[in-house]
Amino acid sequence: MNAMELITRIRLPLSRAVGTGRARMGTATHAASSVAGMAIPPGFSAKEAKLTRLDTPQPPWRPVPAADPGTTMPPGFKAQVAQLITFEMPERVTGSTGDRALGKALVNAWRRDGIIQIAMSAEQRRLWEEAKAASRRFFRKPHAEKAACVDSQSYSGYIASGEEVTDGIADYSEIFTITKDLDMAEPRVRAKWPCHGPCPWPDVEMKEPMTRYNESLGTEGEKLLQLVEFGLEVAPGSLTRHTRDGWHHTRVLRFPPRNATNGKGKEGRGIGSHTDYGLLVISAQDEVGGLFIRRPSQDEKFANWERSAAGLKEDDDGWFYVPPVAGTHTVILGDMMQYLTRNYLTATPHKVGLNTRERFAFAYFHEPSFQAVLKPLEGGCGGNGLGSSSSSSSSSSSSSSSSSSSSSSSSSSSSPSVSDTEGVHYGTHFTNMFIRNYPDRITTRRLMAENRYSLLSSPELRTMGALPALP
Ligand SMILES: O=C(O)CCC(=O)C(=O)O
Ligand SMILES: [Fe+2]
Repeated sequence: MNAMELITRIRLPLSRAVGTGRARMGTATHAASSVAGMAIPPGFSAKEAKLTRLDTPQPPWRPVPAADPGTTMPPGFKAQVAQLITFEMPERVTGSTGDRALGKALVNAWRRDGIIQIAMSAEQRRLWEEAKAASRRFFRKPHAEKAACVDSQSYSGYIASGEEVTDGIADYSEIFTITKDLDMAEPRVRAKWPCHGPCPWPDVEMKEPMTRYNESLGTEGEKLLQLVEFGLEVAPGSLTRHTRDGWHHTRVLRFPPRNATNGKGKEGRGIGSHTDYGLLVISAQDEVGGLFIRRPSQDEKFANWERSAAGLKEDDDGWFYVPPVAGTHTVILGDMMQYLTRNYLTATPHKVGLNTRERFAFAYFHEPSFQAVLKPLEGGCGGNGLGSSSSSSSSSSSSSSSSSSSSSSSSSSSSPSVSDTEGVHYGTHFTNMFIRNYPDRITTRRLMAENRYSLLSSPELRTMGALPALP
């Protein structure tokens, strides 16, 4: 290796760490200068940037007094403010030295902070702006028009403020959910598979920008999983083999200002504390602010696929506010990433507070196939293993599905198990979560009335790529 190659190798990961998120009103900090093609935050030389940004564990948090006028933190919340590194994603993941270093840096950042920030590409910035405009247009429609966007087979469509329930309490978020858009002739829809059906789009002005943005995030999700495989030192494909025809879905969100709610929920609470279900959640938020997360902690072990993590620690200390940084996505981890990695990477508990202004956000969930049955990864991290499946992931109790679906009426004696010695069935976990969050929705009522839930234990619903045999 010559000197130039050596320098390039050392520097490569650096090119992916740009700027820092600051907790100032809606300011983007992308005033990074460029050294030999690398974006370096102002005030850092290449060397300093490497040492400071990636190699030296630095607390990325800054404590602020509750009423710091400089932050966008919603009133009434006590939290420290996150200042996150912004990673820059490669156009393609090839397995280069830089990709491997980036994968390690991402995994380390998640293990330390529970959340990472990645720079949007110019194209993604455009797609997010379009999606945001479509979202504003949709949520401004009269209630009756929005409420008509419901489907009885899929959970896609409109969720009014106060309709979603987290830990038994109404959320104030107003949502348009987008799950895999399958028409009525599709075999899985004809076979009445739980949660499978069309997306009740209000119009093409909503459908097209949302679909374009989702597709772009799908590509981003796959790249991130490939990088995580390098970071964990597991075989390429260990994660991405589960996402063929992944059950990716999206929540387009609007939060009312805290003084203009319908009184169905808890004052100031947008969404209660929870973890999300799958592998990755890639999110964008406008400049208003409202997201809080908890960092991974030895003392806090959640295993949401076995016992609901909803509402946990909601009013405790130890939350971190994630201020909006324009031009970035944040990425947190879901339950299935935790299960697959035996708690080496843990699902990130988060919640949303209402601010003084309405807030728009977009959460894209990069998921395994609905039919995937997941098993913890073997090996990893240079042969040291990923950790123990201690508290939760190894306990293959058959009581799990009834506890996951807690408040719902799903737990009959014939309930399909979400986890057993075979692993965790993602489709059952997803269905349990949606039944629990939307106990009164037409989709839940139909699922129960038609006994669709019991299909979740059938072999075809637990075999990736299998299609139903139709008459
Ligand atoms: O509003 C946000 O930033 C996050 C929303 C969220 O947690 C969710 O939709 O599950
Ligand atoms: Fe969430």
